[in-house]
Amino acid sequence: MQWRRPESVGAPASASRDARPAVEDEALRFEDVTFGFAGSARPAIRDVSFRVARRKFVAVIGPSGCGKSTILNLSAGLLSPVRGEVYFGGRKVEKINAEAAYVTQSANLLPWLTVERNIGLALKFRDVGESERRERVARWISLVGLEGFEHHYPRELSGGMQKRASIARALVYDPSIVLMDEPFGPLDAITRLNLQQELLDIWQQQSGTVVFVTHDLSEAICLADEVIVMSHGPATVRKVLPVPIERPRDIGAILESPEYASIYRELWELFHAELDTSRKVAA
Ligand SMILES: Nc1ncnc2c1ncn2[C@@H]1O[C@H](COP(=O)(O)OP(=O)(O)OP(=O)(O)O)[C@@H](O)[C@H]1O
Repeated sequence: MQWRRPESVGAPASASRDARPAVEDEALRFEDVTFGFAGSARPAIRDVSFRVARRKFVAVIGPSGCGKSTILNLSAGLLSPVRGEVYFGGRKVEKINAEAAYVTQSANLLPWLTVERNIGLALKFRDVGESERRERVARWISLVGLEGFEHHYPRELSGGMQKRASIARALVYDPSIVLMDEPFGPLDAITRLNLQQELLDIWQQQSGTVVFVTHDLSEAICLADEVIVMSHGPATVRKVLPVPIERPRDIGAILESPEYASIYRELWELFHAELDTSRKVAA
């Protein structure tokens, strides 16, 4: 199992080079990455540098359109930088990063396959034998609380259940890193809180590397070990804020804690400053 307890801390590449984790402890690194879409006058992200240590849960927040999804797409190897480099596990990302699982806003389950088959698909592609496949799929169905729905089709599930299935599908093959792009964005507040706690519980058991894009400051604090705050677009890294809240975490307890209030205030001040700047730029 690749998912284990977190040990080392990631740091922005622009921070002290001495604090840099050894390459074997490093999951993802952006070195002065600039990317622009063809035909766009300005880049989507500019000179972005940061580092994510293995087994860390890192949230990325920033104003809408600043380039957060672009960062995930570069990490997954779906896009290539115009300038700078993206490294995964110390190796330059030059093609699709097969070690990364991607959970997008929409569940994207295949409508013609049952929950069980949707979750097992990645294992089948990786030639995992049938008995191991069954055992791993059953384990993940249980972990995400979908027992009894194995043979249901996506259209027979609620939005939250579809999201659980998509998370199980992403994690079932032990990816080295999970990229999550506002995975709980379209859900109602209660389902969202439940899934955040479930993700925390699963991650606390498995502890892999997660890069989690969100607009929600509270979600970022509750889930992450550190929060990368992006500037308005074209994004650069404004600050990397550590979240020194002990694990295991309980979201209800975190929301009432003084640490949460203080981190929220700091994050809000940074975020608000970026929103103000972005409004002035747009005016
Ligand atoms: N396929 C595309 N072609 C051209 N421009 C694009 C494309 N996709 C995104 N962009 C532009 O690149 C910039 C960054 O987009 P991106 O989706 O990465 O931002 P984001 O921070 O994830 O946004 P949001 O928070 O609203 O989801 C935006 O200005 C967007 O308009």
